Amino acid sequence: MPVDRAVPVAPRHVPVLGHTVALLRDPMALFEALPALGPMVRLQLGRRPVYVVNSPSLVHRVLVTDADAYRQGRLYEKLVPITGNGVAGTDGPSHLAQRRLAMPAFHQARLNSYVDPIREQTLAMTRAWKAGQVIRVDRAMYRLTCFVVGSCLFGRDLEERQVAVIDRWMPVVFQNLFVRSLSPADALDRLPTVLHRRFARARKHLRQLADDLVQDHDPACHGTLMSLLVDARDGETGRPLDARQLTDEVMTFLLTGTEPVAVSLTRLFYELARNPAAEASLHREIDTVLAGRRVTSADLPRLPYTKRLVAEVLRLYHPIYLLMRRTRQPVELGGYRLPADVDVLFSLTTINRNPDSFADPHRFDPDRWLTTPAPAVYMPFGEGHHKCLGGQFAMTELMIATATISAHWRLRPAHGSRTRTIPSGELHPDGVAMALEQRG
Ligand code: HEM
Repeated sequence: MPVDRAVPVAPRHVPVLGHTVALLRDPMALFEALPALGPMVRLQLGRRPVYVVNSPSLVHRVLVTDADAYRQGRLYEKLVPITGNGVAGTDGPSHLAQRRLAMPAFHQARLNSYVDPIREQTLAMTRAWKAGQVIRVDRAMYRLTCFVVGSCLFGRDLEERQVAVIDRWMPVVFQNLFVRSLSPADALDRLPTVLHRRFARARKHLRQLADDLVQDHDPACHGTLMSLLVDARDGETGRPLDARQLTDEVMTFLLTGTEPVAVSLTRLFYELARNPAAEASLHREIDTVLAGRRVTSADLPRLPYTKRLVAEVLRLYHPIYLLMRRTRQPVELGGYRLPADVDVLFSLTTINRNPDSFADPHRFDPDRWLTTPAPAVYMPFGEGHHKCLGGQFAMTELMIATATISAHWRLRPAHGSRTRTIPSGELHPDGVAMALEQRG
């Protein structure tokens, strides 16, 4: 008798492929239907069971209380061709050492020093804008986050051609990641499909770029994430990180530092256009606090509405909608016994839309954060050993970019434009065409 016999199985599975078809067709519809079936639901990817955790307290157990019983799961295995042994995909003592190495780049004093470059990169983007022009906001925000990572974390201005490589190939990685993590068999990754051939090309171009960034690092530049990595020495042998490890780490930060912020900024401006009251509150705050001058790090605590707005975007449209772990050993979770070596999956997007945690959860309401103290269930940057290293950096970037853009611009959906959310490793708004209106 299988040990997981009692975990309810989600509907919409078909012979042989299980839930793969439903997941690839409309993942959000499937995930959003699962909490009604119970705190734990089983999906079948071919012959492989995957346990979806729907309750915030059980996610907390997986990530924090019982974290040692889990390791990174299939999602991260599928990232290995891109990020290799980088910090996001490792476990145990080496993972801890990799985190410690990068942490100084995200201390408060460093975060404050990132405010000016974030603002200046945002101004460089908006300087080229013209009233009435229609732009692809998703692509513009993607490029912005590339330039920000370049100047803040790598201490250099990325070249246009380098940003073009990230912009062209990173979305291919995320799309593939989604398909590969949910495919019924690993062997399918080796089929010569168009998707897989593009993944191989994305890998080649992106790793080459990360490698070039390491090679071109200016040794006179200190205090950046890049210099922390390049200057690191092993405590016992005195050896630096080898070239491959450096590329793995730089690749990891290129991947984690761009896409989720770009997706969140895109959502934020899309939601502002649909919520005039929220937009008016934001403009009022920015006009009062900044009164026409440029935003600085000292302004961050004076922009509480901007912060609530960002928090609400990350709640309702969390960019990373599926995360995974794998059991190291048999575990008990939510009253069920799971065997060793099975994948456990959870979606922060559906967790954040749980009506037990958030009243009227589908309503976009930044002011819910006025009366609702952030409950323990709200974990936009994860929890435990693998908690986001760049969480505060992301908050700073989202707030500074929002304030800088909104001080002078309002974005409106372009006439006849059709935005869709595409199945990708992230909840990915695609084709967001918006018209630029100058304010004031
Ligand atoms: C809105 C933006 C962001 C969101 C919502 C976000 C969210 C997350 C989450 C939920 C995790 C945990 C994944 C897990 O437990 O499996 C994570 C990990 C990570 N994030 Fe972020 N992140 C964001 C931006 C950033 C930025 C800007 C950086 C770097 C500059 C970054 C670097 C990382 C790294 C390196 C990890 C892996 C940490 C580890 O495994 O020890 N993230 N992020």
